[in-house]
Amino acid sequence: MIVGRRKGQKKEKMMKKKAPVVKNQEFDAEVIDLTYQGNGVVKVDDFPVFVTNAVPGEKIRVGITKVTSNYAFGRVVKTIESSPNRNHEVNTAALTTGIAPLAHLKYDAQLKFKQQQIAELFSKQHIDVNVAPTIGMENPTGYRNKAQIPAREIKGQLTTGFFRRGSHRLMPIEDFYIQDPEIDKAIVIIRDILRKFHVPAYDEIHHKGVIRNIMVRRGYYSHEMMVVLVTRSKRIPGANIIIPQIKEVLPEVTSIIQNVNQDKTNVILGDVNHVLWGNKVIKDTLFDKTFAIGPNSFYQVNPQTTEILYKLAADKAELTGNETVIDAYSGIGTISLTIADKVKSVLGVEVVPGAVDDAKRNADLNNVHNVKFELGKAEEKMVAWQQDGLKPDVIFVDPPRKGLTTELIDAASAMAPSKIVYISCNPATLVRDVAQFKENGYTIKGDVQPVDQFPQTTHIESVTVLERN
Ligand SMILES: C[S@@+](CC[C@H](N)C(=O)[O-])C[C@H]1O[C@@H](n2cnc3c(N)ncnc32)[C@H](O)[C@@H]1O
Repeated sequence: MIVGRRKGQKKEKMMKKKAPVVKNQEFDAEVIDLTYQGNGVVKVDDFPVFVTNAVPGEKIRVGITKVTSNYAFGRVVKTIESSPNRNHEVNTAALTTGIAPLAHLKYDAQLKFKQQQIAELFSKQHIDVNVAPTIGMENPTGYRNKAQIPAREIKGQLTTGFFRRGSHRLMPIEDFYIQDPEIDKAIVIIRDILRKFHVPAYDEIHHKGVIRNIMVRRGYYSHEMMVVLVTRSKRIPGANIIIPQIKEVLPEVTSIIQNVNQDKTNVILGDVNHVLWGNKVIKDTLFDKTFAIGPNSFYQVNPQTTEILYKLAADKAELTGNETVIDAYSGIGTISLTIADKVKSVLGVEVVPGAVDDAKRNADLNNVHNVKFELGKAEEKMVAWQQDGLKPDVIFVDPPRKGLTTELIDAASAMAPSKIVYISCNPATLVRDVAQFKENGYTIKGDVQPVDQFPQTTHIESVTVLERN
């Protein structure tokens, strides 16, 4: 018999677990694991402590920095025994900020960590699959073709840098380690011009000031540079003097844009752009195709590995030239256009209007006539296309980190393509979505292939092919 608790009856007091460590406590421990965020793990009676800049296998003196009821955070006070996987030439600013949270690991160990992470997630989901070794870069620094650098006032002057991990405290930085060094130089030059003309930086607390971020994008092959000044205000004081100075000192600049973002938000770009000088896009090349890229459009940040990634995805799709293809989350049309001459037709869907405009412009620019791009939410368009009776042979999906929706997966499966090529930037959502595709009658074909699009960071890109049973 189950007896309910009667009114007034005393609640049994929940026993609250007491953490076995306290703030500022120091002790020696061995690092036994690495979290997905790149922190070392040590345990005190099974209680986990996450330690920044700690490598598995190392013996360290830990200093506790924060304690919660289920876990604690710590820092390395002293390394007692180092790991052979430690990178001793680490750029400490890149570690202290969120720029490069894996930079303390040697590159080989980073690649293994990424492979193991995907394998572990599949295994937890009871999906039996082989994850191939991560394809890495020969020179895994200075690769990013885009910077979005916050500007804040420090000691009365506009300062650029990066926020310390988990905070909005700006750390002044000039060498961003993983960015194209030409972009780093441009950021310093623009910062100094803005300082010279006393343009105020954004004050996040009082929601005042002008310059929130400086975004720079540079074409890897074209060397065309776009400078975007993201402002809280509608006006940039002294713009008529500042803009000519920027283009004079930075000859690669072909586009200077003001992006207005008046919201109290962590989202960097607003919706309104004003071309202050030059073109509204820059151009760059992938394989033999030219791409126009606007300020709000997604473009892969690592142009060197992007070519590897796209080639791999196209090869794994085993295209014959006769396929009708859907490119869901098509961005500026990079995947659609790079596979266009290997298939009958491609239909892309993308939610950012500027990116769809760029994709259409890019099809014209490259004289590609068998692609079509539609504006909309992939999850809604796919359902509509399925209801209209569309029967693609292959579907490519390349979603943002949150992955696919169940509606999209069901609609994609109901269209019964022979293959679904899943390009993922988040293994956790990849694994979740693959489980649903399996329930819908698809199985993984061959290996899951990680490609290191983001060296020195914890982000992981991979290609998985699903085949209809
Ligand atoms: C990882 S990017 C891939 C873009 C492109 N395939 C490429 O490689 O350049 C994801 C894209 O999905 C778009 N996006 C985000 N949510 C979307 C949605 N619900 N429906 C359609 N597109 C979406 C983003 O704007 C972005 O362009």
